[in-house]
Amino acid sequence: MSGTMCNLVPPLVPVERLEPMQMPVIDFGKLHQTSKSRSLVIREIATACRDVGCFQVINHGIRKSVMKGALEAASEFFESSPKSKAKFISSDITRPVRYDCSNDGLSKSRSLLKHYAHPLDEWIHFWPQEPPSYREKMGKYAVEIRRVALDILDAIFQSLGLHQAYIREKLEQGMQFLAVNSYPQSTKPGVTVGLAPHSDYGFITLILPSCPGLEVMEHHTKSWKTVLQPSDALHVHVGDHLEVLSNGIFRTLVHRAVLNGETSRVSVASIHGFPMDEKVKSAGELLDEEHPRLYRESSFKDFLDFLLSRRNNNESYIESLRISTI
Ligand SMILES: O=C(O)CCC(=O)C(=O)O
Ligand SMILES: [Fe+2]
Repeated sequence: MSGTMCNLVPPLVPVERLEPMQMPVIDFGKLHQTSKSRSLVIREIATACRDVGCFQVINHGIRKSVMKGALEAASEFFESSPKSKAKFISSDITRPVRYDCSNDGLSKSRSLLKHYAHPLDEWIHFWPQEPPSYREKMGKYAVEIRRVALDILDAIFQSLGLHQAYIREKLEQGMQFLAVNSYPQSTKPGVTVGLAPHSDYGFITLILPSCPGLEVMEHHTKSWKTVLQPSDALHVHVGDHLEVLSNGIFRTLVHRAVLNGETSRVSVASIHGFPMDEKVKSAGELLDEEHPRLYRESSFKDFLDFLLSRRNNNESYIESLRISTI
């Protein structure tokens, strides 16, 4: 009897053996071929954003040497002397360039170098100079990843039938951050979370990792899946402000990073949004009597204020923006 009972208990799946996410792969080269292939790619991107919340992009045109350069610059920064990193140390989240190796809140076992990246001329002088190639390598990557991000956003907004010129203009002036992350090699058996579950504030985030470690929460099962990413592909996911702008057609993707048992890991996340004070609101074109506004408007500045005022409250930013419809 007890044996039968035991068989009814679902087997515990070790966390490190999570299933991989079934990831849509977008061939970006086709976005600029014919208008027919462009329409198909736009539809694929929209379906991925709606159903999965993330996808991978191949043939994006960023040279391998530029991607490799960004990862090298990241690793070498974290390996540089404590003295050269010390001048960037700050837990003040409003600083445009900061290095934070405190492990609390979101960061469980991660060091973070975060810096603004657009307009590059305005910010690059504040970036690290150690390693000496940091600015050149990361700067090249920042410019190229932004071009891909803006093309993806154009496609997403086109799929929603939104007024392109206004959005394009706001994006041209918009924020770009690079979150350069470093995770140690895991020394414990089982899974150690490096970066706790969260969603990103912007429209989209593009991630370049040195090895696996990113996990995403699947929308329909609410279960964690691993992200398997070929080295020349970019991972893209939906952020909070795209959920707001699309009035919930696309939903922000909860994700986390876990430590790797074989090696330390670095990743470069590029986050894209409107300018600091520009409010993002659900697009008027998507609203009618049957589709009322579901989110309050907010800017990046509001997001920072939210984080600063959030002490001891687990509510996420997107939850704080949702308008109750009952
Ligand atoms: O390291 C990763 O793959 C995820 C990084 C991330 O989620 C972030 O920087 O917001
Ligand atoms: Fe993130």
